[in-house]
Amino acid sequence: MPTNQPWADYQYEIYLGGLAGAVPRLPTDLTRLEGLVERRLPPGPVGYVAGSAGDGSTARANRAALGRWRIVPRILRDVGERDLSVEVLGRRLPAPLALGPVGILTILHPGAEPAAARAAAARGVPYTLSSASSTPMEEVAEAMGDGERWFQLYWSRDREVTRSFLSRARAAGYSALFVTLDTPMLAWRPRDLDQAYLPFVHGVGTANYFSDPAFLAGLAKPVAEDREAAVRHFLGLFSDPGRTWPDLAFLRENWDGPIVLKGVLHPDDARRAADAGMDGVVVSNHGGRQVAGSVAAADALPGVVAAAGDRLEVLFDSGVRTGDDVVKALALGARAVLLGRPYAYGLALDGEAGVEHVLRCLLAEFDLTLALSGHARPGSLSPADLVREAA
Ligand SMILES: Cc1cc2nc3c(=O)[nH]c(=O)nc-3n(C[C@H](O)[C@H](O)[C@H](O)COP(=O)(O)O)c2cc1C
Ligand SMILES: O=C(O)C(=O)c1ccccc1
Repeated sequence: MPTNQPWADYQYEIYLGGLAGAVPRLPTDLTRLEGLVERRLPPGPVGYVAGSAGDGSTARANRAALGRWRIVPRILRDVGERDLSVEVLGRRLPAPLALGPVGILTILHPGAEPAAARAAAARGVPYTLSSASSTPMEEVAEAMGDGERWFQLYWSRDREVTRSFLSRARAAGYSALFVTLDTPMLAWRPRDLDQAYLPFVHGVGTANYFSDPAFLAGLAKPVAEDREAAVRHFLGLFSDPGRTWPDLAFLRENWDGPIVLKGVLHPDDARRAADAGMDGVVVSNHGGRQVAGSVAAADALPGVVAAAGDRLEVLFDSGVRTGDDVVKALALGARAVLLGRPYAYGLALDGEAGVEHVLRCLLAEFDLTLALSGHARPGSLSPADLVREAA
């Protein structure tokens, strides 16, 4: 069914391809990507990306919580012309979606972060670069041209390294800062532990550090001469579990753009974020990779949205796989969602083209689900569009 909507046109493009006998290289049901990655990638990287904390139940709970909400479609409301755009952190985005920070992409595909960033830029979708990327932030910025980019901070024990990261990120055109606060240390992750697999130990995911003057100043010898010492130094200053609320003043002083706290699940933490002058929060349990047994992200969303009021923008991640997941998160009050594992899987399976496929599928499915539910804009969604499935 042809439409004049740029997002849903992927649907038509795929069907037209069928005339020439072509089918998509990857599944269009993005929940199927994980199974493919499990079969095709080496066990270390697969365990790292697909694995979670503890017995994995939190990652499953994220999916189940989204699944318990059901959309109640409305009919006979003009949905012929849709506008998916939303205002996020002072910018107009073409759709309520961004790629979230996923570190160390080189273990999944040699194209790594530049490939993912280019795919995002090609679709006008913001890309969030992890502090723990396998490519220096300046190189990623260059790969994506004018594309909207955000920088995710792992808040180092070393103030000078943090200060340096912030000034480099600003100079390289990253417009917003996402400070991840649910990972002051890595959780107990049995899939990685059972394989004794941690990418850092092999010196990947350290590109921003090994290219940083403040970091390098702390080394006795150049990285090339003593890589092991450099990795040890990195592991020692990577994060700081001693940080508390007053420390946020340091970030405010050293970053003049929007600041978003990632990993907020409690309404009181949202209120404190607003009191501290933050601009937004990401409701997230890190895809179930941090607190085993954590509340599902979607179950925490309404409480945080209520606490945020109009003082904070609320973004959402953890468990988003389909267009209807995006509709549900927006109906529950999120301004936009961050995509995590699905784009990493797309990259692992087909590089930059795989990330573009994932983005196009998700956006097309979102557009169609929104329209078929009776909405022409994300802003008209509300909790009244959902019902909770009976237990
Ligand atoms: C392999 C992997 C690496 C990640 N690295 C980071 C990171 O460097 N910084 C960060 O804030 N979040 C990181 N995350 C968490 C994501 O940003 C996001 O919160 C999570 O993937 C959402 O859950 P989902 O993938 O199940 O949707 C990572 C997630 C995965 C799967
Ligand atoms: O693995 C993760 O979930 C993660 O956030 C991370 C932490 C340190 C480095 C790279 C990624």
